Amino acid sequence: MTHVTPGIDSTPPVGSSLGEMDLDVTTAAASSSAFVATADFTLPPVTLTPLPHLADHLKGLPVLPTPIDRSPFYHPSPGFYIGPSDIILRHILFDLSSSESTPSSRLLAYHRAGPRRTVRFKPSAVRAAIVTCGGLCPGLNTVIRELVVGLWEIYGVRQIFGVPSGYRGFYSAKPVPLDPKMVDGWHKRGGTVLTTSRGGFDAEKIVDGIVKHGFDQVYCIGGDGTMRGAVKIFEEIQRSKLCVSITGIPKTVDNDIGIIDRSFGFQTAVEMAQQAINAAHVEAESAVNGIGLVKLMGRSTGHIALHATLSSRDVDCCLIPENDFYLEGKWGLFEFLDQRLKQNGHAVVVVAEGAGQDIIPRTDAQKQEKDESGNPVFLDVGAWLKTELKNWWEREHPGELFTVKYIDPTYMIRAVPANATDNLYCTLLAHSAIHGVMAGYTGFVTGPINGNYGYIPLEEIAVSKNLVDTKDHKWAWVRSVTNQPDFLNIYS
Ligand SMILES: Nc1ncnc2c1ncn2[C@@H]1O[C@H](COP(=O)(O)OP(=O)(O)OP(=O)(O)O)[C@@H](O)[C@H]1O
Ligand SMILES: O=P(O)(O)OC[C@H]1O[C@](O)(CO)[C@@H](O)[C@@H]1O
Ligand SMILES: [Mg+2]
Repeated sequence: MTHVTPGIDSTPPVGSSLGEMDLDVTTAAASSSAFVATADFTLPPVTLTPLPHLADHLKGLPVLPTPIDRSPFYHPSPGFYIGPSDIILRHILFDLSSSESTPSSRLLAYHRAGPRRTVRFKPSAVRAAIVTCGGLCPGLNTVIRELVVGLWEIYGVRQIFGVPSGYRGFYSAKPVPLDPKMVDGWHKRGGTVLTTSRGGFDAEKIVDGIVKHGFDQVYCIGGDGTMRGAVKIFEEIQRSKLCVSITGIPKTVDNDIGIIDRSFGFQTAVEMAQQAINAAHVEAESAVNGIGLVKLMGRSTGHIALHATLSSRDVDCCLIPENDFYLEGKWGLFEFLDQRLKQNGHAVVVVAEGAGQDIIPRTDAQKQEKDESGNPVFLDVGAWLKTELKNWWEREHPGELFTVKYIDPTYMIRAVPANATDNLYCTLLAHSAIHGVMAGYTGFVTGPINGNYGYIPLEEIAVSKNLVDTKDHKWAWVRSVTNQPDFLNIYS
């Protein structure tokens, strides 16, 4: 353990493993705080999460000055380089009056992302591989572009390859050489020019492919499954003591990866969803007893549905996988929509694709269905809901006019180029990943934590989940905007 005081550089000797550190942080309570008006309080010590480094299993790795210092165009200002004592706290909100929410033992921290003074790769010898896996997400091509341009321009790397068809491409496809000219306009294109796939994961074959092609830097862009795969590749690389640094760049339109603030492409998807909600609203408003029903992506999380609902304000009810709902009875969906139709003449329902899966009748075969990566295959909750709504209306209001317009913009919200905010985010992610890899870190993921970019061990990301917390303020906000039932089923 190394004890350092924040602000004082206590850089461990170069080449040593950058392991766990203790940082003691004591601070005074803000005088504006009503609860602790004048009292001092002490925050617990900080534990810095260790980050794997190539030097952990490869002795004698060279320590080279960063090529950034030799750039004729850019002269780093003091404080530009990030040192091993630069950290980001995982949690930043505490209730000092509650022993439960005030961390009693230690505060968790991560290394900050960014350029280091020294690198562990000779740029002219680097052979970098970039792969995209899993479903599409706005910004994939931007990340690829910025990895290529960043490696080329910032560090002078010249051998950069795209691996086609996802993980299987490492052992079944020919890598494609990439350069800045080739990728120049890619950030304006949806999808992934490299192509992607699900399934086909075989750690041994993939590592053999990495060795065969002489790759020493591997950039894996993908979602939770991709990160779990990257952990296995990382373990295999470590077992074989290869000089290969592997990093993950979390991609998921569902925003279901934990620890990081959000994943790239998510904001673009939320923005695209507005068009579908607007159309559903217009259709519903223009009908007699009209219901506009929109199904949005979200396999196990309702983040897109939730954010699209909050941004739109035209939504009467938002259904997400994290919050079970029911149709009939007191405070059920039908009763609620009946009231809304009486009040407003129309209603808009947004449903995440993973919502209600437990109440849709299905055969045993359907229960077993999985995609190539092992993800469960869902039934179409939107189509089912549309039928159920029609049956309910015919039962309860026979002969009265009623319309359900079902809009399923599934692939339209993810098969688009990233918006400006996501493009900027993708650029920062790509550059952060490059800086970490060039510095010799491996088995890590880069992402924003409380607004600043950090490096998180792949193992941690792979098991992390980001579900909508139906007990927090954001979900309470949805309920205050829509006034929808909580579906707790405690009223009968
Ligand atoms: N537990 C796992 N171990 C090893 N490889 C995995 C694992 N889970 C998934 N993979 C592999 O990772 C790749 C991508 O996985 P998946 O299709 O689940 O997409 P994802 O990365 O989760 O992205 P998204 O779900 O956002 O589209 C596939 O090649 C899959 O075989
Ligand atoms: O049809 P595909 O390409 O398998 O992807 C569908 C899934 O991918 C995601 O977009 C991301 O995981 C999910 O929301 C959706 O269930
Ligand atoms: Mg996934």
